[in-house]
Amino acid sequence: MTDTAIEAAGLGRRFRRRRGPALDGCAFRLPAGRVCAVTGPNGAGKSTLLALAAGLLRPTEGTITVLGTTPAAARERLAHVAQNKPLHPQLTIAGTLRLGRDLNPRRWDARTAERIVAEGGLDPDTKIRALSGGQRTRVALALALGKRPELLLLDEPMADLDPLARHQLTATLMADAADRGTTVVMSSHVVAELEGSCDHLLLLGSGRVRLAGPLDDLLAAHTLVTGRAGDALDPHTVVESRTTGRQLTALVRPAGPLGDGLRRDRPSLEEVVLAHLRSPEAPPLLLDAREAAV
Ligand SMILES: Nc1ncnc2c1ncn2[C@@H]1O[C@H](COP(=O)(O)OP(=O)(O)OP(=O)(O)O)[C@@H](O)[C@H]1O
Repeated sequence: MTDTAIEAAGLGRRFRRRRGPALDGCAFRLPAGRVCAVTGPNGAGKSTLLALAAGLLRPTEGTITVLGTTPAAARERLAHVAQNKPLHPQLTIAGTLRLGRDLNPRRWDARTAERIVAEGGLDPDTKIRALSGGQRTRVALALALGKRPELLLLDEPMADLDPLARHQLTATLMADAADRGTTVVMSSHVVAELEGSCDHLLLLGSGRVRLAGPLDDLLAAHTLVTGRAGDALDPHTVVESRTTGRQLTALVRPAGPLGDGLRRDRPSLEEVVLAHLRSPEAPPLLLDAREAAV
């Protein structure tokens, strides 16, 4: 058993009909047993990264190691729920779960899969093609968790769920991760929701890693400062600064004690992520979890 769920080094992926790389020079290490959020703007490379980890795509540069081996060799031990939730439309829900059992005879957890379906009030005899988008998501998650994966890769899993289903399925995912030590990697645009459910973050922008590391350490590395226009922010790393009238507000990574005239606040995850999205030129912060844990 490895303590690393995913490790990428110089990871890149190009597509034939795309000018620049979709992913470029990505390097990060995600420890096992974490719940990791992958976020970033549209087209940042989130789905590409998850597909590379799932072994559905191959890197064109660099390497990606999953559960200590290649994604192809780890396929039995991982589950991937793609953004479009591919399921067989002509099968019933019960038939879909039977297929899950037949494809994963040694690992299948029928109780968990059936419970997730039942919690959504779904009749197992309903055909997949008759389900709404959110109901289909529930079946896709039941299928993925029924596989008892060591690594669960979820591409925007909550996007089409109503708030109650979102809340309940997030709780199910977190409980599963806590009970079994499953590593969960999920992409999402809803940053505010990630703060309560994730303990690790990967922020991608234009195919590159902008922020990577344990959530608490990333938050602790940033400070929101308020001061007077013209206040010097040297020698700190300024992620974003704005002047409104006579007031200066900035998100900085302090390089030492901050000046006396500046008010300091701890930023929320959303404030840190939004500041980085608005300032694509801000230097990346990649905290190797191995070092951060010491
Ligand atoms: N099969 C493909 N052929 C050509 N270009 C592709 C292909 N798949 C992805 N891309 C391009 O790679 C880039 C990254 O796409 P990707 O789907 O990984 O982004 P994303 O971060 O998941 O975006 P979103 O938030 O919109 O889902 C985009 O510019 C996209 O157009």
